[in-house]
Amino acid sequence: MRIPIIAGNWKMNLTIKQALEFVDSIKEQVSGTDVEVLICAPFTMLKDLKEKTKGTNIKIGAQNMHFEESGAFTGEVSAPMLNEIGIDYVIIGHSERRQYFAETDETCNKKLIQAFKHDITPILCVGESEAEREGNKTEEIIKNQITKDLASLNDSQVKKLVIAYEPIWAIGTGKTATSQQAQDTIAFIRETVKALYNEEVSETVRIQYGGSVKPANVEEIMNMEDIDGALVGGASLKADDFVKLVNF
Ligand SMILES: O=C[C@H](O)COP(=O)(O)O
Repeated sequence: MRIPIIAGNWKMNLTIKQALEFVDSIKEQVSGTDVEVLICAPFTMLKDLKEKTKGTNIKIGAQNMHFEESGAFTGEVSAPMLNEIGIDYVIIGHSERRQYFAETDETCNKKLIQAFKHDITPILCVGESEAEREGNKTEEIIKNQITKDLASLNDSQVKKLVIAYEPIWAIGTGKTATSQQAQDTIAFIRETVKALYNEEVSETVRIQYGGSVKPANVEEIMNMEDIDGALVGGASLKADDFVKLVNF
């Protein structure tokens, strides 16, 4: 059985003080849930958040990392650095990184390999633009991303992987994919994983939906057969909303 995962992606928001207050205000209220609870925060606050969430069911993730162990990569953070502070998850290939920071399928693939090497669970983001959806290119784009990003990963790695389907046109726009659109594309991702690996792998990998998820639509999305959670931006910054999302 796949355990759903509700993850907040705080993006470039909040100070350490605000982040710690946030955790204080939600930790009791999210403690009774059956879903996995994750907050992906900016690098500066990861260590403090790890300490703050000790003994709770809240896991902490990063939003990016480099694919090399160490070296002359000014401004970057490595997997061993994240591992050293006990980081559980890392988002790889978010569309904002692909769009603004020249992330490619090739770098995503290297990052996935590196994350697994250091026992950090990657959340791989894939998704199509509005023009691609309108041009009926969604499945072609997604299949291409999944095939390239997962290259050389083995069955047991892909079983541990989390994939987030995030249609770019639904991110931060208030335009949510309908639950049926999200279900259809996520079922297609599962089919793609099955074709690349096998049924056991495709039935084990967790696939989230992301894009304008909020308390008002989370239950409908989570009730879809193939959807195993949500990757939430805006609504994850409001403590009350995050609590509602986790307890949908
Ligand atoms: O990683 C989260 C996604 O980019 C969704 O962001 P959003 O919930 O603000 O639309």
